Amino acid sequence: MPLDRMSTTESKSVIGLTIPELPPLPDTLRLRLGECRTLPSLPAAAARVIGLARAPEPRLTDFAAAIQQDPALTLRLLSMANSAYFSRSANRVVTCHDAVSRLGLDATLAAAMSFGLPRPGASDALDYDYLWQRSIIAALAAQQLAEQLCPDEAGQLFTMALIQDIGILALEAVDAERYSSHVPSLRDHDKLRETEHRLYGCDHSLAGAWLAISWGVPAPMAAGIADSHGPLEDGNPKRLCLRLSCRIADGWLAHSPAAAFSDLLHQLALLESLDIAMLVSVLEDLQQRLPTLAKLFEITCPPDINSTTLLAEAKELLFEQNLLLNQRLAEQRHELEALLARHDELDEQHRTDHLTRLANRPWLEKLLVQHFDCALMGKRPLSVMFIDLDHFKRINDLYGHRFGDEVLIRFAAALENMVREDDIAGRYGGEEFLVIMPNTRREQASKLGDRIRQYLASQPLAKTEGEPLHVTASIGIASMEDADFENVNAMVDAADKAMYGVKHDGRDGVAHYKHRD
Ligand SMILES: Nc1nc2c(ncn2[C@@H]2O[C@H](COP(=O)(O)OP(=O)(O)OP(=O)(O)O)[C@@H](O)[C@H]2O)c(=O)[nH]1
Repeated sequence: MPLDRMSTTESKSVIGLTIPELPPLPDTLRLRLGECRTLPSLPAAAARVIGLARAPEPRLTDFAAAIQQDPALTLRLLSMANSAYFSRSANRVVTCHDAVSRLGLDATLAAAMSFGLPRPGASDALDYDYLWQRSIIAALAAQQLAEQLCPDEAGQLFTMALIQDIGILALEAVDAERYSSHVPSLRDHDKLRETEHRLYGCDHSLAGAWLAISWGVPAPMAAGIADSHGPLEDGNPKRLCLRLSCRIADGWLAHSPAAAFSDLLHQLALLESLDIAMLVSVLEDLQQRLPTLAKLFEITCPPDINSTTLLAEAKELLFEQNLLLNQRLAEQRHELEALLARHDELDEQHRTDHLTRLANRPWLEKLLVQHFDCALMGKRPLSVMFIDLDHFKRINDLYGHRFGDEVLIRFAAALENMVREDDIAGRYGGEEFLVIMPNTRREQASKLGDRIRQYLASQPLAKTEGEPLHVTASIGIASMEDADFENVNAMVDAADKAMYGVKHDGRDGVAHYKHRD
């Protein structure tokens, strides 16, 4: 039957507006929506009904008068009012006024709006039957949830949930071929939204909100539609009811409802305002009411579900998932620990000399910079010792390089034992070693130098053909109080210089850096 529809120019002008409650549409989409001549539109009577609903105190008589101008809509409202869903008495209503009175303003509004939308079978490209099933499940679920969480909003939530996906119709009208070929499946709502974002820069919820505005739907209601895919969280019960309603619809119509609901239960576990018992009662109520509502909207009735069995299955799946998740978590923790250990190992390798296992030169230099800066700032003592084993070339030449390596390893171990806990001993290169001595003045540093000499004199570092091999060392020390060292390099050079002094004087000795002005 021909319907008197809202003109496209009307939608065009509204889509270009700025509404504070709504994010703007991406430019290209806004232009295309404005130019589109096939956007879903409303019967004029429905548009007037919406206009009346925006009045501060909408009157039943005005609603009835607006609807009466559209005989087809009037007939539909009468049949709705006389259906088992709304009729609690045997009395049949025959006037539009009585029908509106029985249905209530919200259901009247919902019926008027849905009347203008494409019916199942209107196109081959989109599965309208599925969309309608989803809409009525969401509408009923939103209403039932609201009865428990925010009863005053129940009627409005029914309407909002019913039309929350009209953006799909708008996008399909604007870009029919591309939309139907790119959109994977209406059943995978997350993927659908992802594809829409890629194609248009926003998803159908925003397009739907703007279409609703163009129909005259109040801005806060349109903003609710725009926001309907947000995360499930406590705080705003109206928002929660709407956001949850479409997920319930998705679960109901999913190929595997138990898996979909176990996923939903997982998300709901963090909410305080909802519990499983409430969800069971919402689903039970839905089960009862769906057949009548499907008949009223002239669509195939969504499949039956047994809510108690479904949720029990979903809980079991969730339990299994949790088990798997815990197992995966344990595996990941294991992997992480192995990675950390490997990291520590690499870090250790990075810092140590591979032959002697003492700190290597880069690490020594880094630590020395830190200690030097600390000593400077805190005016604290610091000494650095440079040790060069004497005639090491001779050892290599006489007994071989491998034997030389062994001597270096033994000296390093002895040195590590002789230094204090706070000192850092490292291999500077070849047969040269460096000791950083924080909080150490020259006299104390000298004592370590003497101890090293005495140790080397008393303990052979190796044996050659049964004979003990004694090694000597030339040791140079530089202390903070010896001079105003400009930087670390100047201090190491000073210790090196002192060590060369010992070499020059015949080796096997300890000397301090002497600053000459
Ligand atoms: N075995 C072994 N020898 C090394 C290593 N690094 C450096 N050398 C040797 O140490 C020797 C150092 O020789 P020189 O610099 O001439 O010094 P020196 O023979 O100790 O003589 P003075 O320092 O003057 O007492 C060289 O023969 C190097 O090959 C190492 O890792 N292992």
